[in-house]
Amino acid sequence: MTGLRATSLSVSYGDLVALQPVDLDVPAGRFVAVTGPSGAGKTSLLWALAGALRPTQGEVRVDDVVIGDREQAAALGVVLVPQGNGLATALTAYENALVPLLAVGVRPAAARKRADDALAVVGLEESGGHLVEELSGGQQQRVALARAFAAHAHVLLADEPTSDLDATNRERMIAVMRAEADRGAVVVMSTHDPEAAARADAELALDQGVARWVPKERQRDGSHRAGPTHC
Ligand SMILES: Nc1ncnc2c1ncn2[C@@H]1O[C@H](COP(=O)(O)OP(=O)(O)OP(=O)(O)O)[C@@H](O)[C@H]1O
Repeated sequence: MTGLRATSLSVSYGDLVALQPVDLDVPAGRFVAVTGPSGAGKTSLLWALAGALRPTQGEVRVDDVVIGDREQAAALGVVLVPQGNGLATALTAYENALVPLLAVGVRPAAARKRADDALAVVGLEESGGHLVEELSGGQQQRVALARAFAAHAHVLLADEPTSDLDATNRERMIAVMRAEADRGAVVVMSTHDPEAAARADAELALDQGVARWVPKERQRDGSHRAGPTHC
């Protein structure tokens, strides 16, 4: 199977069960929204899928390879855009997109083009020379997405990537995530925004750590019911 698969994946912090065991099967080319109120377990799920958090139970596979840790997941093309962006504030927007590519051995000319293209795609081609701390919160969020788009992810996991954006930029970022899925990536985005979630192929709703697929036709009225483990 090509894509992302989680089997009986659960996350606990001590006695607190943040994510009840969940099965997921997201094929390459799909764009999934993970929704739910604050504290529902969205970040815990994304971090576990990214190999950044050791699950309490279960496993994650990328193209049938079991993920052991974040380094291995990254080597398989699993890119995480964390909440709060995770940008290097001492670097410019352009350097934030460029440096990770150079670090994994992309040739400098190709890396520069990918960084330029990614900043253009998020509408920040004029801001590449600015230090991250000189940018607004929304612009920083777009730089974090540009860095992920430049990486040409196999699996793109974005934790509330549009929370600081106006409607125009939200639409633009969602269109780029859709394009990432269309070129064959698995895209998983957590969001509080029902309009953003409605643009995905499928919605996985979390409530107190319990995950349910939301039938596509029900997404707009916000109602949930148990659904399949795949999308
Ligand atoms: N490092 C941690 N240690 C202990 N508890 C944690 C930790 N991280 C998260 N939690 C708890 O796990 C639960 C799920 O948190 P999580 O961050 O996954 O939710 P979320 O849906 O992403 O929330 P938000 O929308 O506010 O980001 C919450 O009850 C939270 O307090």
